[in-house]
Amino acid sequence: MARGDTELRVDFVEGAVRHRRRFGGGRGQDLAKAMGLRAGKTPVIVDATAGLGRDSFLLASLGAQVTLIERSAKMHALLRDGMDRAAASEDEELREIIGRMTLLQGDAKDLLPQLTCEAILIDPMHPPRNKSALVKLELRQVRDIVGTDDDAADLLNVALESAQKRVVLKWPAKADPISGVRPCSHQIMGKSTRYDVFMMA
Ligand SMILES: C[S@@+](CC[C@H](N)C(=O)[O-])C[C@H]1O[C@@H](n2cnc3c(N)ncnc32)[C@H](O)[C@@H]1O
Repeated sequence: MARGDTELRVDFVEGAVRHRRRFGGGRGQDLAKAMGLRAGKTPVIVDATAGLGRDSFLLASLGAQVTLIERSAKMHALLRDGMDRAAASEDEELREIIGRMTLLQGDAKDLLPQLTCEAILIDPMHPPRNKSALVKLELRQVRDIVGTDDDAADLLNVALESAQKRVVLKWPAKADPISGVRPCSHQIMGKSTRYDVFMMA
């Protein structure tokens, strides 16, 4: 994703995303399970915090139709560029995956009520950690562009009104729940990341 030392770029053709697509573990991986993908079931998804598009790409590579929403104009432009290059690739499978992804620019709090979907993914910028030196360059670059997402609780509450089946919050494994939001239905716990799953009644 990062080219050279400093330039942030979205690349669905090579690097980490390609590796995860090939060796990531299919529908058995935590993100896919949290979003409700299983044998014979592929939900229609909105990724309300698109960022570098990695999670969306993974879900689309597993067959899901994904609408990506990104409010930062700069991140949106990086994503558009990465998606356009992948759509022009000679790799037919890659073109099919990109064909399942629809990118929108705007604040998901405004756009979600206008969309129909079964599952919504929310992955806000995480609270700063003490070990800031260990934060990956790429994450620091994204943070420099978008800052912190202080309205994550509002976004979650809008999502809970908008999804038909579930909302999933991707969050650091050891972080406190976001206050002002109802308790989740269950959690899928990974080493550094957890998924808080909110099922609709
Ligand atoms: C941690 S990044 C997401 C990373 C992403 N899951 C990935 O796989 O690359 C968070 C992104 O969500 C965006 N964002 C946060 N709140 C948003 C909102 N209310 N509407 C749209 N985008 C939002 C930020 O601008 C940022 O680019």
